[in-house]
Amino acid sequence: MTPAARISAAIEILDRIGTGDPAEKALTNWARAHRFAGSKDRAAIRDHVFDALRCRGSFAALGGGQGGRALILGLLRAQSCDPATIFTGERFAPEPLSEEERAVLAQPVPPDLARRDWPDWLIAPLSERLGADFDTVSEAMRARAPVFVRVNVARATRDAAIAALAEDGIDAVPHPLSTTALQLGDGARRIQQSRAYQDGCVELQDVSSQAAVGTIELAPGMQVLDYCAGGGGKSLALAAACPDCEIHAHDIDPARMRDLPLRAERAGARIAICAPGTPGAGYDLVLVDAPCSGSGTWRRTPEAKWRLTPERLDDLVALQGRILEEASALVAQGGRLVYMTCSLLAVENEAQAALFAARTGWKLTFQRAYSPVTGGDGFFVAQFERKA
Ligand SMILES: C[S@@+](CC[C@H](N)C(=O)[O-])C[C@H]1O[C@@H](n2cnc3c(N)ncnc32)[C@H](O)[C@@H]1O
Repeated sequence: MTPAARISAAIEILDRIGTGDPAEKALTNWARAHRFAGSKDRAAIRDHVFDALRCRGSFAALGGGQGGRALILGLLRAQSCDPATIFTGERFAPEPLSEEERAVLAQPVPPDLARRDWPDWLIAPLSERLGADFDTVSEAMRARAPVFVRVNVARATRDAAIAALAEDGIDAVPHPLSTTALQLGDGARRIQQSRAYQDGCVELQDVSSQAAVGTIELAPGMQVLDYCAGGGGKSLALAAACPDCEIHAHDIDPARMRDLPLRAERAGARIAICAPGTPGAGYDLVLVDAPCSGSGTWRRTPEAKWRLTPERLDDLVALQGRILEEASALVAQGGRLVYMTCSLLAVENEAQAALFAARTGWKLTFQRAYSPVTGGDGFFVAQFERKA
């Protein structure tokens, strides 16, 4: 496909998303209906679509509207690419620019572009929480997220993993935020086909998430419950950090843990899967990786940014409080409770942790927040012990 044909495809897909289709579904449906498109075409189209969703507010301002065509005009303008060279109307290229579009493109660049890429109602809470980092984080959240893997230290050293990835043409360098993290460069898109991945030497996991797991002290023999295990990213990281801990994974929705046995086998990890609603009790450590806004990961899932509403956020905050209480009842005397989110919002993080400590017999002993300023996603970890 020509660059212009890929742009036409991205416009069509963005229009589908604009009518309410989830991005992944719109991309898959487009690929099914256009089997001639190769993997490089699909990857390029996907990048255009996700770039446009990530910067929907600023591209709409630059391109003059929320439709696929306007968003792509905004994208091209942001990249200093003359849209007239793409919008030619030639075979498979988008129709030539209208007078109206030309007039929009001739206007001066609107101010505060990065701010427009947050939902309006979140600008105040985010700028309050992030303070001096707000502008840096806002800018970082408009770009594609870096790809990180966690070296499965139970299987390989960091140097051995770097060498194994290099054999498959994937560049990887250590990241200072976590001793287990590698940031991938060229070849990152092939990670799941690489031998290092298939042999369980590396797992995809954001560096902030790895760093947060790294703050948890573990000891052989400990009984650990990952209460909201989902796909099992934290269970796997805990098992790699302490192979002699007993890791139990639980989720209210067992379908979310479907791939965990396979992932655990690949990693050589022992993880016991609990049936929903029967997580057991008396654990030395219970981890709550809570359902949240996901605002720290919006670079990866940009459409979620525009779907979050104040009401949905309130519901999530209430749910997090309830889950913390449920999970705290499963901790043995003298044990610890750990709370995590991939959120940038105080209401889900510091405020949630403080509220939980204030209304229960638990003491907040540690908390740390991460943001793209340190390279990874927005993330938060808090640890609690029972008050004496
Ligand atoms: C942020 S995701 C977990 C991600 C996962 N820990 C990982 O590392 O891949 C939150 C999970 O909490 C689960 N969940 C929601 N409500 C729950 C509840 N009341 N009890 C247990 N799990 C719950 C969801 O099904 C979802 O899988």
